[in-house]
Amino acid sequence: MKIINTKDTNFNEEFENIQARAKSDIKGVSSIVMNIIDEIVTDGNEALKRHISKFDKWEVGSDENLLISLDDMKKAYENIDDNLKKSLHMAYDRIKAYHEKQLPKSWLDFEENGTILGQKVTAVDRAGLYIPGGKAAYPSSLLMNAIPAIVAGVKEIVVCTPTPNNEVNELLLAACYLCKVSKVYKVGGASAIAAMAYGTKTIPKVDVITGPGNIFVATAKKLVFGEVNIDMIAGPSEIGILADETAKPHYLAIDLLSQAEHDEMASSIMITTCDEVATLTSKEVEEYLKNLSREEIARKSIEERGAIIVASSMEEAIKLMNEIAPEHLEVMTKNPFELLPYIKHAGAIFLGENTPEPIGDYIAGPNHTLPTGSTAKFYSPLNVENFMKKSSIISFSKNAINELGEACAILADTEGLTAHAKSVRVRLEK
Ligand SMILES: NC(=O)c1ccc[n+]([C@@H]2O[C@H](COP(=O)([O-])OP(=O)(O)OC[C@H]3O[C@@H](n4cnc5c(N)ncnc54)[C@H](O)[C@@H]3O)[C@@H](O)[C@H]2O)c1
Ligand SMILES: N[C@H](CO)Cc1c[nH]c[nH+]1
Ligand SMILES: [Zn+2]
Repeated sequence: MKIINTKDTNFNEEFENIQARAKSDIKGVSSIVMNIIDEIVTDGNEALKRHISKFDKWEVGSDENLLISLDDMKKAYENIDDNLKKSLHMAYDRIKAYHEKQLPKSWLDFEENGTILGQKVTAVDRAGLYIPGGKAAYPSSLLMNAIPAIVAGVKEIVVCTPTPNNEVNELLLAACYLCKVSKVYKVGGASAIAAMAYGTKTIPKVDVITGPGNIFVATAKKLVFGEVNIDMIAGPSEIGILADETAKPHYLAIDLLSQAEHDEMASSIMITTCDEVATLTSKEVEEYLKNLSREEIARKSIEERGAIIVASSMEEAIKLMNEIAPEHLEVMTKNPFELLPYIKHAGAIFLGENTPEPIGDYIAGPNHTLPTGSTAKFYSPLNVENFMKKSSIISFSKNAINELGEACAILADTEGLTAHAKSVRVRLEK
């Protein structure tokens, strides 16, 4: 794995390249995705079928074959073995408990003059979850997307997921059954995002699309934003690690690979203050790579988008990491909590050597759908509020309008909006 030092003369250039790669080049992808969206808008189900044939390699035939039946979901749930069912339920319960703490409340405030102000929180009617499935199926992502929607009170949850070669992941179906998903469609990529944004004969238009996916999915979500709401840009996975001389190189190496194995476009970057930790970690990465089931994907990701940076101080390391703003950040230092106040930008922060990133992918409780490509600078993890919106509540008594009305009308006059001013003044007592 490539090691670079902040003292190298070409460091700034190298660092810019690292950042650019982590942001994933969407230039080449945007035009492809725009064409896919156009086709879905124009041709609906027929375009979906063409894309499935091209990318997922199966022939759909009639429209109803796009849909997985509730009966299949039920059977899948009933047939999973007991240990797996136990793990699924444990994850479900922990994720639910965490997200219940996020529920925003409606509220009303009563002022003395008779003004009542407040906020009403309402769930969206229909949510569309994208669950990736190109290179691997992600039942865990189903839990992470469906549970906050359930907690928010969304009545209709639909799922789109690709089924390469028409092979459906049974645990994903079992998870859909557990989460009472209304409909599951065997559609993936940008086509699925376009179908949920605009609707087709079979797939309903939704109010919000959430969920992670590859570069095509992430770009499509960006392009349909406004037609529907989206949660964030959750593209190819990323890990950043801050490590000092106390960190264990074999932990660091396997944690870097944990995200590299997701996608050739995943990015794994460690910044350490210790030369020796850097060298040993790089060697451990090579060793672990040989035994991975997805060696080819992980190797490409590490070679093209991985890096170990040796910094002169932890202060410098944190500054660089805040620039990268990784999806996941592991802090593998002697006193990780001491660094927490200085960490500004990361989707999820994992503190201490017993907190590997994958514990957050499956069972800890917080959401694993997280902002990527430096968007952790302004996006938050997927949460209950992504499935809700707020309405303001305003009610004035006679007293209240008498007290505040003239000030309001004066402001309206200065904007030249006489109907606004009059609408208030006609209610004022002379
Ligand atoms: N950020 C997160 O929270 C998070 C969570 C889980 C997974 N992930 C990421 O999700 C991604 C999953 O990717 P995946 O590929 O396995 O599955 P995916 O479901 O995201 O994508 C598969 C679909 O991509 C489309 N596609 C593939 N090649 C294409 C091409 N050349 N042109 C147009 N469309 C094409 C096809 O429609 C295919 O069905 C990975 O990058 C993984 O790192 C991210
Ligand atoms: N690490 C991924 C988010 O980037 C989520 C995931 C699901 N399964 C395994 N990992
Ligand atoms: Zn993962």
